[in-house]
This record gives sequence, C-alpha cells and structure tokens, in this order.
Amino acid sequence: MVRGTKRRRSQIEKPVVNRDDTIDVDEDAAVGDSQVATTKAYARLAGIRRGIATIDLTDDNFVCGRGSDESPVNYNFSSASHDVGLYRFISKIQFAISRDSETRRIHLHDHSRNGTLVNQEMIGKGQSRELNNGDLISIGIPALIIFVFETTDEGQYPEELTKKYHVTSHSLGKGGFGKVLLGYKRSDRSVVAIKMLNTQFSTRCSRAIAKTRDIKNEVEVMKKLSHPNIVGIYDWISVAKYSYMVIEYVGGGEFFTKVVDPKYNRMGLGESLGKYFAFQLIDAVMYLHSVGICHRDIKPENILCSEKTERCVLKLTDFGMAKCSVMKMKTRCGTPSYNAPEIVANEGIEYSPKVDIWSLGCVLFITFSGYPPFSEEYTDMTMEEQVMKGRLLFHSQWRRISVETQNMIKWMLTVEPAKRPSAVELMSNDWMKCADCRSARQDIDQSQRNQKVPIQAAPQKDTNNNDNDKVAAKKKRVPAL
Ligand SMILES: Nc1ncnc2c1ncn2[C@@H]1O[C@H](COP(=O)(O)OP(=O)(O)OP(=O)(O)O)[C@@H](O)[C@H]1O
Repeated sequence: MVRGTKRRRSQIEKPVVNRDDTIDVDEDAAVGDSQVATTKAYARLAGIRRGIATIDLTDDNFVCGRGSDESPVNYNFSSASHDVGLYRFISKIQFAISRDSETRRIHLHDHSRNGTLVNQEMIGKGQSRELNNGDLISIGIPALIIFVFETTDEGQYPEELTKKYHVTSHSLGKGGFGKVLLGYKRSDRSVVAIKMLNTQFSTRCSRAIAKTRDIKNEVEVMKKLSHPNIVGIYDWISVAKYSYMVIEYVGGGEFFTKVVDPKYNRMGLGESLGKYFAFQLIDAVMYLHSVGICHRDIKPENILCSEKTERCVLKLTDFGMAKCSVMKMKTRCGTPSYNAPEIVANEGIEYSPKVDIWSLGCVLFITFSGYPPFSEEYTDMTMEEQVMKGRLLFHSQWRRISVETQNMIKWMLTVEPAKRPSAVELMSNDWMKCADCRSARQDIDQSQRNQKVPIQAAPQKDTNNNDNDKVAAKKKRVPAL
C-alpha cells in the first residue's frame, strides 16, 4: 500500500478486481466492496504485467495512479511497487477512464507527465482518446504494456478464444487470408500471436477451399513440430467463418525486411552474419526433414526474426504448403522465384524434400549478396529458363564473400536433385564449423532459456543505471512491438 492512500480510499469508489485473473495484489486493493461488486461491469482493464490486477469497470469514472492523500485513486498500483522499472514511471494520478452516460463511449484521459500510451501511441498529459475493445495501455514507453482494455458487451471474438486469451486490437501484420493480432494467454499472461483466417469464401471460391484445407493441414503439421527455429503453435480454434491459430509471438518482423534493409546498401548481409543465419535455417530444415515434413514454400517472407537487432533467432513459419514427405509430392506449389527446377518443370513427376534445399539456396543467395538468384527482372531469359538451367550470376557483391560460401550456395542450387545436398550433408560440412555458427547455437540456446520465464513487457532502456533493475530487465523478454 502506498503511504497516504488508505485513509482517503473510502471517499471514492473502489474498483472491482477480478479475482480469476489477479496476481500478487494486496488484499485491500484486491477486494471490491459488495455494493460495487454486484454492479455489472461495462469494461475491464485486464492486467497483463506481473503484479498488475485485472479491474472490472463498473462506475462511469475511474482513476488510477500511485495516489496520495491529496490525489485519491480507485486503483493505486501498490502491488507493482516492487517493479522498479514500471513504478518509477507511474504518476500520482496516471490516467482516468470515463464513460459518457448517453453515448456510452469510453475515453482515457492522460494525467501523467511521463504519459500514457494507447496502442503504442502517446496520449500526453491533458489529452484524451477513445478506447475500444482490445486496446493496449502502456505507461511511459510503448514496451511497458500493463493493461488490455476489454469491453464486456462485445461478442467480437468467440468465447472459445476469449476465455483463454486476451485478444488485443494491435495488428502485427496482414496476410493473404486475414490478419495477425497480438494476444496474451490468460493463464500466465505470456504474449502470443493470433492469426485470424477468414474461411467464409470457402463456399464460393475454389482457391479459398484449398486454403481452408491448408489451414487444417498447417495446424496438423505445426502440432508435430518442436524446434527453436520453427514458430510453435499453442491452439487452434475454428468458429463459423473464422479460424484462429494461436502461435508463438515472434517480434522482429520478416527476414525479408532485414535482407532488403537499406543499411546493407543492396550488398547483402556479408559473410559473417550470413553464416550466422545460414546455420539456423539449415538446422530448421534438417529437423523438418528428419520428422518427415517438407515445407515447400521457404522464402524470406516466411521467416520471422525474434528481435529487430542485427543478430537474432530466425523462425520458419507458414506451413500452409507443407506436406508429409513420405506421401507422394507432385503438386506444383510454392513461390515461382524460389521453386526448384523439378517443380518448375511441372511434369507431374514425384519430387523430394530436396526442393526445400533449393529454396533455402535461393534464400541464402539473396542473404549473402542482396539480390535474388532468379528473377523476372533478368530479361535475357525467362525465369523458368534461369531456374531450369540453374543459371547464376555472381556480381561484384560476391567479391567480399569467400569461395567456400559461394561453393556451398552453388551446391544447394544444383539442378539435379540427386546431386543436391541433403540438410544433413550441409550441416556436417566443414563450412558449418565456424565461430558464427557456434555463436548462432549459443544465441538459440539463450533464447530458449529466456522463454522459460513468462514473457512480459519491460522497459527497453535503463535510464536510472540501477544494477538490480538491469538484472531484472535481463531476465524478462521485451516484446518489441
Ligand atoms: N508469429 C508471429 N509473431 C509476430 N508477428 C507475426 C507472426 N506471424 C505473422 N506475423 C506478422 O503478420 C504478417 C502476416 O503474416 P501471415 O503469416 O498471415 O502472412 P502471409 O504469409 O502473407 O499469409 P498467408 O498465410 O495467408 O499466406 C507477417 O508479415 C508478420 O509481420
């Protein structure tokens, strides 16, 4: 309890703190008075940071902050006072929430000098903003997310989903069949990505029927997999028009964005960083093939980065095209510029998981050099011809890349599948015995150790230079939104 807040507490209404969801809240803050508790909540502040309660909003006006004799509050954050990284940002009056009795619209009013953010956007002292279901509320900086605002009257998402997850309005990206939203598991408040797929068109559009089948297949395949370089799946909920895949949150964006980052000047990521990523992708593909799965759509857009930092853990995703490789694979699928010659030939002849090695070769070619090996833009021959001939152009970018690396890429891009290496052959090659590959291994192991700690938002910068704070921040994973 923050000193001075207790005596005045009775003067303003207490919030109802939802016990199901509450962690480490002191008794006084946790118990609402019975008069208020019987009133139906119109909205809820779902605490998603350790020590922050979930608060049912029943009254049209609600105030929170550290509180004091002069500034009484409904919720005083005393349960988070141990959380130095957060508590130092909280003002006596942090923000207020009001509901218009006529329009029923709900607004957040920022009263803090450090500021309150809604969906990562600073509101600013004295400013207000309307709140909508799923909005994220942070304190001071975007990464310090403390609440998900949830209205209680909306059936926006199916109960099967919302009883297990807080679904936020924060979009992580859009795909061909829907969007990906940030979410939190109710059980441990860990962060997840919720991929919403619209299956409505399945009755009308044959391509969408295929995609509906893909979703089931994608889920079945993902459920079989467990590897640090492959996005994990937690849940799959399918209700009416929508399918919701609850998957591992990977916060650093697409690998594609990294490869084309202007800071590399269209020159590629270079030998050292390239090998660091090559090791991870070869390891992921070696694992996939060892459990009998062929991805069939490996490309930089289907690889996610754990962080926005230069060195990060890569995660292979989008298993919509994946297939159990003991089954016959004949279908022409994937992305043309990454497709192996045996797929491009389209002769209905069976192909093998070596098609993934070809696609991986294309990904690594562009990773090392900054330009794709095969493209419609190379006008001297069609892309099909380029692929069928395995025609590779080594421009000046390759001058800074070793001959050994060039040979490895050429090996992966061998037209004849039988002569193309398997992932095991790649991994056991001397090329993989290097400091960058060892460093990748260490970083993967470290990220797995970090994942055992419930994932929570934490400050990105330690401006106080407080050692205890630094240790605490290191233990937590910061979702880079
Ligand atoms: N697990 C995740 N964690 C964080 N962000 C993600 C995650 N999965 C996807 N995203 C974000 O959402 C965007 C769209 O992802 P999605 O997989 O739906 O795209 P897509 O491959 O184009 O879609 P489709 O599966 O329909 O082909 C990605 O570019 C990425 O920015």
